[in-house]
Amino acid sequence: MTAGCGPAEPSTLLALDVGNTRLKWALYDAPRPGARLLAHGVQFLENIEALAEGDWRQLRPPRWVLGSIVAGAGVRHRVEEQLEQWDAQPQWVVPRAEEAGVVNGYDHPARLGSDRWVAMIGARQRLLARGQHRPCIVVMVGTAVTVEALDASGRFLGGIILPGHGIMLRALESGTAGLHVPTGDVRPFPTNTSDALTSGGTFAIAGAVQRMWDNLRVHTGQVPVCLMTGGAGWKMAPYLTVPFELVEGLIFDGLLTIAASRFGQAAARLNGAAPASAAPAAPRSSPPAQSAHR
Ligand SMILES: Nc1ncnc2c1ncn2[C@@H]1O[C@H](COP(=O)(O)OP(=O)(O)O)[C@@H](O)[C@H]1O
Ligand SMILES: CC(C)(COP(=O)(O)O)[C@@H](O)C(=O)NCCC(=O)O
Ligand SMILES: [K+]
Repeated sequence: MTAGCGPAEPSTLLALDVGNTRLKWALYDAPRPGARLLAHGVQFLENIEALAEGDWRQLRPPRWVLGSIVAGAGVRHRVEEQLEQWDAQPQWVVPRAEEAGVVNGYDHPARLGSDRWVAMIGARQRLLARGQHRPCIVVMVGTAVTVEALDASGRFLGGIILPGHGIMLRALESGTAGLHVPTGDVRPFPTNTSDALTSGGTFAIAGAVQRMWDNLRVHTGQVPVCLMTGGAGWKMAPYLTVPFELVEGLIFDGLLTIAASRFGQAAARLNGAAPASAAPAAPRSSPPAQSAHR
């Protein structure tokens, strides 16, 4: 429950994470870290049109809509159509040079994927809430895989993008004659084509994470924290070779942090309470089943 708020809670936030495969959404009772999760869900991009008449039909109307989107303008337009039933104008995060304690080291800050930016803000928020001032690797396993490096001061030094499991397999299938085989198992020494492909993709990702973790440890002279998130994060969990934590809703943590600075003052006025602060709070707000099917 939210403490210190008036009886009505008009300050609901609908947070959106639109990737290249799925739209993830979460409704919170307030725009701040630690807000109460009221409802959440997942929809494959091809089924976006089902949202307004489906999952969102009975939803309490959000006061604000804040999202990250890396799918194209066409998808954004389709999402915005589903949001038209409510007054709230959706705001889409565009990576800045600096936000919520994270400094963006990208050559062109706005060209960084907004999901990567928001996940780093979520990671930073999480570390600060625990008083951990350490370098951090953020791994996101979705359609693509990204591995970001942040130093202990919150500076994003840079990161890598590689294909996700599905794209790797499809690339191999389409570029060869003899690799049309069912999914296999991850084995240390694969002895059939299916296992060789499945293990190859998994080790490619695990190896990339190890390499970035090494790069950051050498660069900073400190042992990095590694946070992993994304729909297929659980598939990688058994195979990472560095110490890590699987965190379901890093993007939602980041969106709540950004929402606190954008809407916190207004929310406090609506609730007649002290202004919500963007200061670190215990991260209690992640949707629990983000990786579940639909
Ligand atoms: N329950 C699941 N079982 C198998 N694979 C899954 C599952 N959930 C997600 N994935 C994989 O994760 C990816 C989607 O994760 P997600 O984080 O939603 O990606 P994006 O943000 O790029 O849309 C897909 O490529 C899919 O292969
Ligand atoms: C790298 C991504 C494709 C990852 O997308 P996702 O797997 O989350 O769907 C996305 O963050 C993106 O389009 N980035 C823009 C380019 C960049 O970050 O440099
Ligand atoms: K994503």
